[in-house]
Amino acid sequence: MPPATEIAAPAAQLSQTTPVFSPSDVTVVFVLGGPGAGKGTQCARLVAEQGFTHLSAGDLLREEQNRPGSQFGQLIKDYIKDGLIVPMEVTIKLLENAMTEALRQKGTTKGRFLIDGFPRKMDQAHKFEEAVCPAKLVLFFDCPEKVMEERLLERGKTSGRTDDNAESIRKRFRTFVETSMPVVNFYEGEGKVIKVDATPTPEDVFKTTNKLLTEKLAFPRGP
Ligand SMILES: Nc1ncnc2c1ncn2[C@@H]1O[C@H](COP(=O)(O)OP(=O)(O)O)[C@@H](O)[C@H]1O
Ligand SMILES: O=c1ccn([C@@H]2O[C@H](COP(=O)(O)OP(=O)(O)O)[C@@H](O)[C@H]2O)c(=O)[nH]1
Repeated sequence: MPPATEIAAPAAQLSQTTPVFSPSDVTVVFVLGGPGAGKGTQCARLVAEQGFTHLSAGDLLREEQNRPGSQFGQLIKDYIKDGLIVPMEVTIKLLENAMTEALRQKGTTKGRFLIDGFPRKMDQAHKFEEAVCPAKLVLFFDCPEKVMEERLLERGKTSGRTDDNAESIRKRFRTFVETSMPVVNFYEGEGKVIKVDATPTPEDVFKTTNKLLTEKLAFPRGP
């Protein structure tokens, strides 16, 4: 079981990067959906098509878990295996650092980001918007659990992920329904959600996503 105590100090040991961007210079699109809905697959396509920078919160956590000397390695490992949400201070700092680094590498202060698999809990959503920047839109990939389960078990044959097994998948589904769907519903209420049926082929899901996202970015309140 993960430790019961939450992290008090805001990820003090994470390498600090001074933000180089102001909230008004960046466009952030959150990408949500259950485990295995196809978020990562679609983000990769959107990067190629629309020039977004793709940041997966799960990938950043796994990187931090494997970083030699990380204070959070074991904690992240335990949370991920149990399908629980890592305390937000860690994830938000990792995302902010990664955004800063991506802009620095491109030599610019303006950019468009797909933040994949985040926020998964209401407190993360509020904190990110307050500390980093507001989200412009939320892409929500809607997929039945049966389909996601099949995809994850298939992915588990080669992913090497400790959470792509039947027991962790069950826990992740539970966390998604109880903790992450309220985030989708909150943004739905704000009129920011683009809901896409994630069950067709990756190509067809992409066509729909690309079209809706392009329209919404041009006309946020609808054409
Ligand atoms: N539309 C789709 N149809 C069938 N398989 C898919 C589809 N989208 C993704 N997959 C596969 O399902 C698995 C989960 O997709 P992934 O993009 O990793 O999901 P997520 O990032 O939401 O966990 C991967 O093995 C991927 O190749
Ligand atoms: O903001 C986040 C994103 C991910 N995770 C953890 O990372 C795991 C894997 O998330 P990822 O998005 O990589 O994969 P998915 O579950 O969507 O396939 C989750 O179950 C959580 O334990 C987290 O704690 N906070």
